[in-house]
Amino acid sequence: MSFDIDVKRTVGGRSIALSCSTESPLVALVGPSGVGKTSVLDMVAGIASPDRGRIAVAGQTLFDSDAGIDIPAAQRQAGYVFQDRRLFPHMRVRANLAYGRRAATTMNMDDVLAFLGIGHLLDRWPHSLSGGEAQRVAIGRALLSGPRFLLLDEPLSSLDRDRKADILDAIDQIRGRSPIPILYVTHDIGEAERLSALVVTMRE
Ligand SMILES: Nc1ncnc2c1ncn2[C@@H]1O[C@H](COP(=O)(O)OP(=O)(O)OP(=O)(O)O)[C@@H](O)[C@H]1O
Repeated sequence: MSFDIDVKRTVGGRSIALSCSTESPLVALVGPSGVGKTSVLDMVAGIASPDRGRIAVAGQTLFDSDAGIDIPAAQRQAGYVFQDRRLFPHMRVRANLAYGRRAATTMNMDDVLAFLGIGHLLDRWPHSLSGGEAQRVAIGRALLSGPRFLLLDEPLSSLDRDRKADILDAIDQIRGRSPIPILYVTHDIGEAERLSALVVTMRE
């Protein structure tokens, strides 16, 4: 099972729930704004706790309220690419990529630089990057951290059509090189279809 998730959480008076058990290595989470997609990624990453439920990824239980299991975020080894990218502004791209890097990853630095096309950006500061460049650096940093799974929160938001195509190609490349499960939040069902993802719809 790549993702086995059954969680409930109330945030700001709103009830967020998701139930999804699948073998699919790529799951696209879709649904209206505010339904709780980012909250689900936060729960899988371990930076928010469900009120109750169970989360297992790639066969490992990360959270189980009945069994009293709640693996700390740092031990879950999520490669999380946030909606707002969140590069460290005081570090050049090289240092951003090196942050949290683990030696034993399926992809080394040269691999990641080449297939994401970011080698020429190493000495740049985050504020000087375009949206698409910053997004590719954020994805590269997540990959180099040796993740057991990837959480991508609307990685194509605010990019133009060409840059969107670049990032979709990059995600295809990741899937070809590394078998880790990917949970991908999007508003655009067309993106999910382009990636042949299993689509899971969250409803209010
Ligand atoms: N810290 C918080 N305090 C109060 N309410 C919050 C907080 N964080 C999120 N919420 C609320 O929880 C709900 C789910 O938010 P979330 O960001 O998970 O939704 P989303 O589906 O990812 O939305 P979008 O598609 O707009 O990014 C929203 O109603 C939001 O206002």
